[in-house]
Amino acid sequence: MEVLSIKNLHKRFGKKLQYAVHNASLTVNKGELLALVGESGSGKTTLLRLVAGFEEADQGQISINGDKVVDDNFSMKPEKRKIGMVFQDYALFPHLTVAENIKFGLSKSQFPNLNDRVREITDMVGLSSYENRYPHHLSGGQQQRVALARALAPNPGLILLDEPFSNLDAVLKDQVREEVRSIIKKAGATALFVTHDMRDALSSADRIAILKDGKIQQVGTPRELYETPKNLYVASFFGKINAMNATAENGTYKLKAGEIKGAKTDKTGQILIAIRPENIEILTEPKENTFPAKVELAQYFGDHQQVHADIGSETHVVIHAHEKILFDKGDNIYLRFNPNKIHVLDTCWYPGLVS
Ligand SMILES: Nc1ncnc2c1ncn2[C@@H]1O[C@H](COP(=O)(O)OP(=O)(O)OP(=O)(O)O)[C@@H](O)[C@H]1O
Repeated sequence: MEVLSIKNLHKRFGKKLQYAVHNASLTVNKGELLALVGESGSGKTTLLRLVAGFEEADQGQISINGDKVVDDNFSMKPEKRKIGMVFQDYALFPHLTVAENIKFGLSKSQFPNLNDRVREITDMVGLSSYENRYPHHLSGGQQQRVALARALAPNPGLILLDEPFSNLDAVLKDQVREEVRSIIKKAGATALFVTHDMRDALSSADRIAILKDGKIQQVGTPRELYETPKNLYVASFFGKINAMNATAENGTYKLKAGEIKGAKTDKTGQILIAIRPENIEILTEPKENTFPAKVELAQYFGDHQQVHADIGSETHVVIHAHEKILFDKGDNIYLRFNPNKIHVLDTCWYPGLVS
């Protein structure tokens, strides 16, 4: 069941020519955690604020639990949208205790016994023994849980989280990501969160929507986006990728530097292909379906060696080698591209292009 439905949403600020959000359509299903990711200025925050009602859309529709909250010439007030909000800086009231912070937005008509509801929710977020503490006596991770508890307490239809992990140090981040995810799941809540860090999205979200220039590029599970990215922007967002122009014909990709045979593809003609560094194997002897190459740079990272290699015809690739042998600049090697791990992309230019 759809909890959030966004259709053809547009937003432009002032007289700017460029849209902050451009024709965005997206659904979030009941119980799902969806992450909005993208580079700085891609429109993530604006999209979240449009859903919250802090910004007004120029065009398009938004529904929450079947209720229209935005339509042409109509915009429901934020406080009427039945949304819980977790802000980047948590926005806890410093002069109120944990229990008082959580009680703040609760109404007696919804919960006749407010203290019971506070206890239920502090229990759920694992803060029952901290009810009488003030926010400045809590760690960053605990403050985050209070903010989440306060947002969840009224049992809202949807939770919005703005950069929920950006105020935490790297060690705490891993733990808090897991906590936030499991609390939201335990509460049976539906959540939309913004992050610029793809690790947050990969580790916490059920699905991810990637934005660029206000447009949603692709929506999918972390695995779908990593393994079958539609374009180079999406592919590059999840780490290094080698992109090359090719011609496809009968399961063979013809590059300037040679041919990759055995691909299960029905593509033909000029295409853009991409392959992740871990899907290229390094051999020391020539074998069938390999490219001769020369090592240009080799960097040791403990669990793998990152090798930059020249395969001729002005084509350079990066490989993550897990072989026991360590390679050195100038070594002659042979590369085998796994034909089934090659992505065929839309031609979308992106500066992260490796070759
Ligand atoms: N209040 C505003 N007035 C004018 N332009 C704005 C306003 N808010 C956002 N923008 C513009 O809209 C575009 C999208 O901004 P937005 O903050 O949504 O991106 P973002 O992906 O959240 O970026 P970041 O990760 O840096 O927060 C940018 O070009 C930004 O300059």
